[in-house]
Amino acid sequence: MSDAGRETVRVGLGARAYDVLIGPGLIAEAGARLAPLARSGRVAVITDETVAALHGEALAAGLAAGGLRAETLALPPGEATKSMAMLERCLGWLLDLKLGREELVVAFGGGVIGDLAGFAAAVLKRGVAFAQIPTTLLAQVDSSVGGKTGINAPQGKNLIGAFHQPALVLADTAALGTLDPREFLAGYGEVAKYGLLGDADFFAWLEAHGPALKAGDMAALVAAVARCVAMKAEIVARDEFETGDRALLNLGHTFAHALETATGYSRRLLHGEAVAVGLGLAFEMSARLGMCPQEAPSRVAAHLAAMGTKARLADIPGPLPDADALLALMANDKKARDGRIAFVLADDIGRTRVVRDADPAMARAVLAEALAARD
Ligand SMILES: NC(=O)c1ccc[n+]([C@@H]2O[C@H](COP(=O)([O-])OP(=O)(O)OC[C@H]3O[C@@H](n4cnc5c(N)ncnc54)[C@H](O)[C@@H]3O)[C@@H](O)[C@H]2O)c1
Ligand SMILES: O=C(O)C(=O)C[C@@H](O)[C@H](O)[C@H](O)COP(=O)(O)O
Ligand SMILES: [Zn+2]
Repeated sequence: MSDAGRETVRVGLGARAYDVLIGPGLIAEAGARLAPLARSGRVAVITDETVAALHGEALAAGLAAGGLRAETLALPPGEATKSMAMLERCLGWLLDLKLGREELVVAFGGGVIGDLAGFAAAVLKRGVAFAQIPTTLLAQVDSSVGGKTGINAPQGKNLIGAFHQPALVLADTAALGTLDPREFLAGYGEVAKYGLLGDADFFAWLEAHGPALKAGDMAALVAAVARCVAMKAEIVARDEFETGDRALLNLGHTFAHALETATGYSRRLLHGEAVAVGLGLAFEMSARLGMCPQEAPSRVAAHLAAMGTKARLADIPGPLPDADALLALMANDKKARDGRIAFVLADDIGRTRVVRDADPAMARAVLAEALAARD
């Protein structure tokens, strides 16, 4: 196994520390990499039908090459799969397999599969180990790392879940080659988030190298995934359970989750697209509050538009609730305390903080204006 052209990021969580391996060709090595974690020689792979069709054979061969036998459950693709019904299906399947605590669940797919399979692993027999093999840009830069697992509820996004860290993450960047361009650009919303939340130089790098990423330049992809994962690992290591700084990873998400709930967790708006829209709204709100210069939201909007991702309320097809109804959905956010919404706001590009006393009327005004611009 050669690690040339690859990066490894360690998530430093003491007894639960783990590596995130990033680079092309890791699916072919999955068996050798996972064997030390799967003592029985058997792994339970949870995936979706699209990923299974495109990459299932490669994973089966990779696992077999390392002496591992795979049982596989392929679920329907899409956000609707992060549901109670699908959780029940996963748990029933794992129980029927008689999966023991010394065995391993493998989440093979995007963030939907990672969040769902990770949650199933968290609650099965009060917790079995799991590994992430993320296959979308979004999952490689963000959702496969950090241990947030869960499902959506009609009341709000990710409202049912658990913290459960993976034992290993294998981010095979070559798998991104089959990604639909819309899904790639949605994942880019989370990539941009990392520059905006804490690394202005990385955001400037993205402005220069975004087109290369979009064109599939492997060295640029490995560099971008590694930078995002390193930032996330550093934040998670100091605040695993989001009592403080981890909330910075939620930049754009207070708006994004309300919009995802309002659009019914459907393909009208993908999570990463909602994040891109939310980034614009959070920066606009910050500028209106006098926290950051007006050039900052303009620069964010210009870059996301240049990349071609959905980044404005006007880009979301179909009807949306009014600003008051969106604000009511935002109040369900897990960061809220005593009924007050917590906002992640920006002092500038690359400098953000959690603000607990921002006037929600400003969020309402920003939303109302953006909604009016759709007409
Ligand atoms: N746990 C976390 O920290 C965290 C972080 C960010 C996002 N999330 C969650 O992640 C989810 C979104 O993840 P996502 O954007 O990966 O969506 P997804 O899992 O729905 O994947 C997007 C689509 O891409 C397809 N796909 C996956 N890999 C592919 C490949 N290599 N080639 C072709 N098609 C492929 C899937 O079948 C699916 O249709 C949301 O539910 C979001 O809340 C969680
Ligand atoms: O890992 C985190 O912490 C994040 O906030 C990453 C987000 O990109 C991700 O969408 C996460 O699932 C949101 O968490 P939530 O607690 O707001 O549901
Ligand atoms: Zn997110």
